[in-house]
Amino acid sequence: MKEYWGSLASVLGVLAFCQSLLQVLFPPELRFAALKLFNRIFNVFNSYCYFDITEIDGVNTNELYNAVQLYLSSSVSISGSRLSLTRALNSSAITFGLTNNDTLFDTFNGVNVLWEHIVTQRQAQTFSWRPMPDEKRGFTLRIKKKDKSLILDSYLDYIMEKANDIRRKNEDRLLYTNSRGGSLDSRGHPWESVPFKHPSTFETLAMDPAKKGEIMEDLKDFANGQSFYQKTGRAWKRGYLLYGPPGTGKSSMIAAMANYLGYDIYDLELTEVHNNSELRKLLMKTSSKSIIVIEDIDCSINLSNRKKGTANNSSIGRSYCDPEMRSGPGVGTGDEGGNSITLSGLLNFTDGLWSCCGSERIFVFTTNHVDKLDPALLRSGRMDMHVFMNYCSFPALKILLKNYLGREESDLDEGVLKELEEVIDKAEMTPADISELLIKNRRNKDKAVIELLEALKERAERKSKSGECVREKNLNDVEEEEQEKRALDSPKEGCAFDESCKKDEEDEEKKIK
Ligand SMILES: Nc1ncnc2c1ncn2[C@@H]1O[C@H](COP(=O)(O)OP(=O)(O)OP(=O)(O)O)[C@@H](O)[C@H]1O
Ligand SMILES: [Mg+2]
Repeated sequence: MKEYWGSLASVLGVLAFCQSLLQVLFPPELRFAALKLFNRIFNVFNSYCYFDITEIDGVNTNELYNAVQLYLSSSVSISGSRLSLTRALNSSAITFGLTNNDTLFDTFNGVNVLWEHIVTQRQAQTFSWRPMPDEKRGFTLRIKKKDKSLILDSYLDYIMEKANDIRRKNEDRLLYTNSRGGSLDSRGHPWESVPFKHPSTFETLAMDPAKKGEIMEDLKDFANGQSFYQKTGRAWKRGYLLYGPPGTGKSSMIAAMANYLGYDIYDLELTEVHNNSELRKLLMKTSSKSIIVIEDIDCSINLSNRKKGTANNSSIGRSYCDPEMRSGPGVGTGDEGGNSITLSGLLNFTDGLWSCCGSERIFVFTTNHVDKLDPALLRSGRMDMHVFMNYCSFPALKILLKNYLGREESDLDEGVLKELEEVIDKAEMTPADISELLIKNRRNKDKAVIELLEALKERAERKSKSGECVREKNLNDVEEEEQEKRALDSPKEGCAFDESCKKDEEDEEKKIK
């Protein structure tokens, strides 16, 4: 053993001696040139090329580093025994990554590449306004020289895209609102956000399964349709109009859409937007893969009215649906002096050139009164899908019974089921009303079903009675109208009327004279 240490010491001594001899014999310039030459020769014979992706590029964080880290964390073939675990802010998932000098093979388009994570200690800190981390971290990508041009660009694009997907999947959805009324936050952002935790999904949504399936298909096609939209020269966006009585699930449907696609929601409060240019700015600050929602579009905005209202208060209370208002000078031309929001501004927002800044966005408008909407908003190509959210139907009821009481169709008494089916359409009850009833009695499931049936029957009866009254009233009205018409059309009576009018006029003229 002693001999071994002795010989090692002598070898090291010889090496140190050679090094100092080289330093004496060759000046630094010569050594540097020799090293350069050696590197060149090495590169000529080396069949690989290397790319360094450092964590910090100058003073900025390198987005590509984070993307590579996230992308590699999704790889199942990490062989290292030590992995780093991270959980980002707003995230409900944990990601893992490579630790120091760990390596990982990856394959892209049939080409093998090697990733190495390199961590070194940062040398003595130079002065910087921004504190630098103690460690210098980076990835080195090794690719065969012949494959370099084949994959480099597309591979890096692929990594960025994949990382964004993982980030979106890991992060909770965000719900944005512009309720600050146009003021900006410290970063100049007009939107405020909170984590979006709405539990509504397409499974919990009570509606006709065929219609639901159609909407889900449409959303999937949209999300996967980048190349289709590019090929057809259309902006990558889609418009949904959800209409129907209150409590039929319009807002729940929006939440289900966001959860299904993993998109954020921008809840646009139009009453807080002062003019068209503000609307445009809000649009520009929305991210792609998002749903932009305007709820109760018929009530949330009095388009040209707002402009007229400032000049003449008598017009307050009239909506943009009023044809007179629509054809007014302020509508349809664009900014209109820049101090009001107009129908054309809104249409530009959803449909015009500005709507394409960013991509992959869904616009959803909701209303309880589709008949009040301007035809310009409804014309084809503007709102691609018109979805009528109706009162609870029998298939929708079955979904509610399953979700709230855990009762499948087969668990229910056949007679009760039949009665429910007969009465549900006549009762015209909303899913919101039905779910309230089911929640109230959810501990006693049989009682819940019986009470629901009774409530539906009672309601159906009331509806049919009120329907009869309305029908009777309508008949009376029609009869009265016809009588009036007959009275007006009758020549004799008409003459008498004309004569008496003439007489009155003559008397009036005499008085004046
Ligand atoms: N189709 C549905 N499926 C499941 N739950 C529903 C449905 N419709 C309504 N609900 C229940 O009723 C509540 C109210 O529904 P929601 O807010 O979605 O109705 P809405 O159509 O948006 O009403 P409004 O027109 O008043 O905005 C929801 O929280 C949900 O629990
Ligand atoms: Mg709603």
